[in-house]
Amino acid sequence: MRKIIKNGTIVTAADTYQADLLIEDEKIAMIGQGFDETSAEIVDASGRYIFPGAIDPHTHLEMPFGGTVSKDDFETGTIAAAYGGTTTVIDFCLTDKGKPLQNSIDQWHAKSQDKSVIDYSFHLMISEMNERVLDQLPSVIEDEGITSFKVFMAYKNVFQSDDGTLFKTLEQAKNLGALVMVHAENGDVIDHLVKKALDAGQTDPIYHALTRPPEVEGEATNRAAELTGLADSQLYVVHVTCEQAVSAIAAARKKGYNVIGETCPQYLVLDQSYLEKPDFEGAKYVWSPPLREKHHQEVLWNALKTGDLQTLGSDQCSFDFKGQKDLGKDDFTKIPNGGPIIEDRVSILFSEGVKKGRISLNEFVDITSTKIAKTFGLFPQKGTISVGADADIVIFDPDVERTISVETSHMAADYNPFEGMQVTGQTVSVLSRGEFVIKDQQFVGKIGSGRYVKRSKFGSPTSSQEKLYQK
Ligand SMILES: NC(=O)NCCC(=O)O
Ligand SMILES: [Zn+2]
Ligand SMILES: [Zn+2]
Repeated sequence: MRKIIKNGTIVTAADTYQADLLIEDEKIAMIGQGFDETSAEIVDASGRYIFPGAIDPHTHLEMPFGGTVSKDDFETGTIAAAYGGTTTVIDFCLTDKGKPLQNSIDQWHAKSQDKSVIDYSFHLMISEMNERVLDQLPSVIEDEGITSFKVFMAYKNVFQSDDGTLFKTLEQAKNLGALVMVHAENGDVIDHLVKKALDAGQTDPIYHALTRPPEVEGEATNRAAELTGLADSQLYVVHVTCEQAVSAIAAARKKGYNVIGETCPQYLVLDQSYLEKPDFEGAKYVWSPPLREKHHQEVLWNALKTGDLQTLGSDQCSFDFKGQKDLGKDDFTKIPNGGPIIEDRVSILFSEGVKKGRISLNEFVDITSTKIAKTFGLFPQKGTISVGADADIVIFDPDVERTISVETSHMAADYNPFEGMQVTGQTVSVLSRGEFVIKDQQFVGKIGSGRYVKRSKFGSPTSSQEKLYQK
């Protein structure tokens, strides 16, 4: 059915203006005024902002990790994402050394296709780079539309790759038109510091942070950036947390290297002291890289403002406190790493960023949607409000004051790391390709209605919008 969203203020990465939106056949058909209202559903957005649907470039839904599986799957995770104003997620597909990449991709399709309520895509983990893997990459890119590869520089004996693998991946990505993503921490040094801590009987959650100091993130970020310059390739550094890593990215960008940085809301508003909460509550805040001392937060905010960091991901990887986080009750290395963030990512950036004057409204849209769409080959189908784009729309009330709580969250985990935080602004309604998923703060979507999105190559304009969807 045609829909007309009236009287709202449209906000894109470039402009803020009053206009109505006509939605037809999943797309934004017209932007203007005075549309024929016959047989159209009229949606009044007076006093509200209309944003392009936010895109979360960093999720781990139903991911096996740390001896368990992350709690939110593609159903609960994408419902929560939609409540928070996100209309597309890009999830990390894990791979196994020596096994066909397509097996892993098929596994990820199987767990998402009948569950996701919003559109979704995958990044692919690279754990080895050899002739066998090389032979498979063209089909990963051309057939699956997966144009971003993830290399872990940490999690020794689990996901960690060596520098040779990273460098070869950077070389191949340049040839193939893919973007290399890195989890940048020095896994070997962390492994050594962890062993020393355990030998000294230091088993509490805070030692998770103390054995992964900012220097190991800064060093790995610098190493990855230099290897990118050497390969003349392209790099996206996920979950940047600290001054050392921001400096490495800024220096690389100054040299003209194609290096992009992402941070996450948890690093902008929470700090290392949370890991010292009594009764093992610090485990709720164990993720990698860890929360930092407070002074790093202003560095991250400033980098979002200056453009040394370009995007905000959630790094959603939720675990229950009871039954999952407590696997590490006697040993912090056994606490599953990650937290429930997907629902609050956009609100926190709006409230702490726009409302507190740290970033502009247009920068907020750029950081949560447009820049992500451009970086990951989704633009202009997604990431903006323009004629012909998918009608992925967020209707947002900028004035509502509320308190974040697990009681009102839609994520599956049994706690919310932002519990008690006051925020201003609330997603009211969300449309995915023209259909309401959230209407007046109620879920009205259909389980499995989200579509897998094939993405275009790094740096190339989208040639055909239709091509992006799976047949
Ligand atoms: N970040 C985290 O602790 N868990 C998810 C996996 C990763 O991104 O490293
Ligand atoms: Zn990571
Ligand atoms: Zn992650």
